Amino acid sequence: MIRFTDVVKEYAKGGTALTGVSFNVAKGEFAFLTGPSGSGKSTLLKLAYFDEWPTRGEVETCGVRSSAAQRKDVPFLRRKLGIVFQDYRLLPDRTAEQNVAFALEVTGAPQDTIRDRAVRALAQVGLASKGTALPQELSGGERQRVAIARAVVNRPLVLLADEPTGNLDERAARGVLQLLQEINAAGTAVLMATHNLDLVRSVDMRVIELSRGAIAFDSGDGAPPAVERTS
Ligand SMILES: Nc1ncnc2c1ncn2[C@@H]1O[C@H](COP(=O)(O)OP(=O)(O)OP(=O)(O)O)[C@@H](O)[C@H]1O
Repeated sequence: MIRFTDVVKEYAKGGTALTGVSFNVAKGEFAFLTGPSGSGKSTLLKLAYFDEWPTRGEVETCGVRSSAAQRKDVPFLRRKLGIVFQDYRLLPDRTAEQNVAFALEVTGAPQDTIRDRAVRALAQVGLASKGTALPQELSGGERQRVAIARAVVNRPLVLLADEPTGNLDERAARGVLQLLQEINAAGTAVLMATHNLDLVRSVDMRVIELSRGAIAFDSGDGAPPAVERTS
């Protein structure tokens, strides 16, 4: 579902963010992406959803290859992907239900199915009673659940999450992780960047650890993750 082959990313102003990264996240797999600040986690995710292009090497996500894809192909790819960010990125003047519905409207889903699908997606994330709430009327954990509902309402093959629990307390963070695991169990591959090593240790999932733009450990590759070795 996500394949990086010898990926190097150099920013015009910022030097080398990734120095030669190779890994593969298979269909239906769950993997954490860890590493210190500046190690390249967000860059890796941006490459995976084609917000950035590799300087060298190849990225393939949901069958779309960086060597073949152009900017105009990105909206097509994004329909197969869900993306969740630390700061939720909800539309502030729309209700929870309208935020989720918007993701369906932009893909041209049949109008008569949109409301029903948005309502079901909100129920799936435990927010059936909050459909008419505006983002400002929701807690951080609830906002992130709306963002997750929006990301999965199109039934994506892959869900990319960049620090989805970064603004949440421990309890809300655990709830979000559990939700992402449920989504994964239903067949969506999940790649989740996080600083929260307690959260990573709380479940037995693959860990890909970046250090200075390179993969330091990949527990899916037979090596023990550093978070286990140092605990
Ligand atoms: N748009 C950009 N232009 C120039 N340099 C950038 C850009 N984005 C990131 N970088 C640089 O690339 C490196 C990796 O940054 P990145 O944001 O991917 O790390 P990160 O692991 O996600 O960090 P954090 O955990 O703090 O979010 C850093 O040195 C950063 O300064």
